[in-house]
Amino acid sequence: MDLKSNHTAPVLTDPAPISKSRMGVHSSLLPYTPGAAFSSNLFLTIPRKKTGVLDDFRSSSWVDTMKSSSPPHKKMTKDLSNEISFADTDVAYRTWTLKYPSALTSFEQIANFAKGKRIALFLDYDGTLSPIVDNPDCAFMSNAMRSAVKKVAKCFPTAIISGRSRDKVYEFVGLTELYYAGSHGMDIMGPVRQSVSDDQPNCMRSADKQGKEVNLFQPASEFLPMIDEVYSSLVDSTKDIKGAKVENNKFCVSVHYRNVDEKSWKSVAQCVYDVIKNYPRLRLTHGRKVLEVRPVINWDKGKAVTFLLESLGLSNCDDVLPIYVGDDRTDEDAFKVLRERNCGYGVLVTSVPKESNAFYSLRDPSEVMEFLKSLVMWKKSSAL
Ligand SMILES: O=P(O)(O)OC[C@H]1O[C@H](O[C@H]2O[C@H](CO)[C@@H](O)[C@H](O)[C@H]2O)[C@H](O)[C@@H](O)[C@@H]1O
Repeated sequence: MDLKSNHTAPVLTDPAPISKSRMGVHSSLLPYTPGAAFSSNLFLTIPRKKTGVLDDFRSSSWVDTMKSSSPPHKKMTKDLSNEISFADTDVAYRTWTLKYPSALTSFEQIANFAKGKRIALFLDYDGTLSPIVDNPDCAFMSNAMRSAVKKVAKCFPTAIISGRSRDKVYEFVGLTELYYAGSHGMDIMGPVRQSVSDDQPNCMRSADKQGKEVNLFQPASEFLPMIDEVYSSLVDSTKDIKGAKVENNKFCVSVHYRNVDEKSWKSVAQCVYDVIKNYPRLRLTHGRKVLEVRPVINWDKGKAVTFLLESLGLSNCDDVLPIYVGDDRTDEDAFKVLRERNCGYGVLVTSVPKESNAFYSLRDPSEVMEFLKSLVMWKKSSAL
């Protein structure tokens, strides 16, 4: 299967480089070598372009990226010019799907590739299983989606890989049939597999909420006190910006500006910059109307997928088909890993055209649900 045929260079990738070695988890956890130095005007000149991107926030790049970080909400008004622009948008979207075909309309093709293979399913949470909402604490998934995820997890090994803390995403999903990775893959609760834990200094035996023995892998555990400190500083420094919200995701911190007036976005950027400039071992990434502060370690959702495949005993490409469904920039790391392994599919959830490392697309969480149901139906019919 040649997964490289329909794309050229990716655009939305996170800057962290991805090792091409097959597993290499242990050796890829390269410690960050601090390279921060203060220039004479007391602005940090931090060579974090590749590993973390801490541009001077006064350059327009921060705020520009903040502006383009989430597709605009569609407002259903009746005026004619809007109808025309909807039509244009729809044409643009349909043209885009020539490059990123719908995973629903291409389901037969996916099923053909999956014949004789074991599917491993990876799902992002926000924007994939639950719709994007203004209040991050209220990003609930519907019961229908929960039931679809439960059913699909009974058919295939399934993991959720989220930027949220693992506890928070478990609270939202509430299913015991899955594996959970929080903090963009920096907190993985996976199955016990001796070969993996022996190899990993940050891997330990633990028990899940049901008391079942599991492997807990936390490659950024040493950052916990630093993240707590940064969380408190950011809560304090953003407290006067109306609508700003800081979320502690255990190994990373999210600073939300979805509900902040656009005129104050620069102030949000300033607060984040002022805090993290003092932490050369932290980096900044952009999500959907959110600035995310996280450790500079060579670990991301892509590495988490590789780790989980290994933990599940599914790292052999010949008879395994990993499928990763996600909507965010951080999911691009996982799409890229599947693309580089030439094994498995990334499915990008988006209602607007975007460059991606994914192979297929779905418009929104309701299409994700249909896709999950189709996988279950296919599995059941192929078992007959
Ligand atoms: O990896 P994910 O599961 O997609 O998590 C990424 C971030 O998702 C959440 O924020 C996003 O969704 C919120 C609820 O819909 C929305 O209000 C916010 O604007 C989005 O950025 C979550 O709150 C973050 O902590 C995650 O990092």
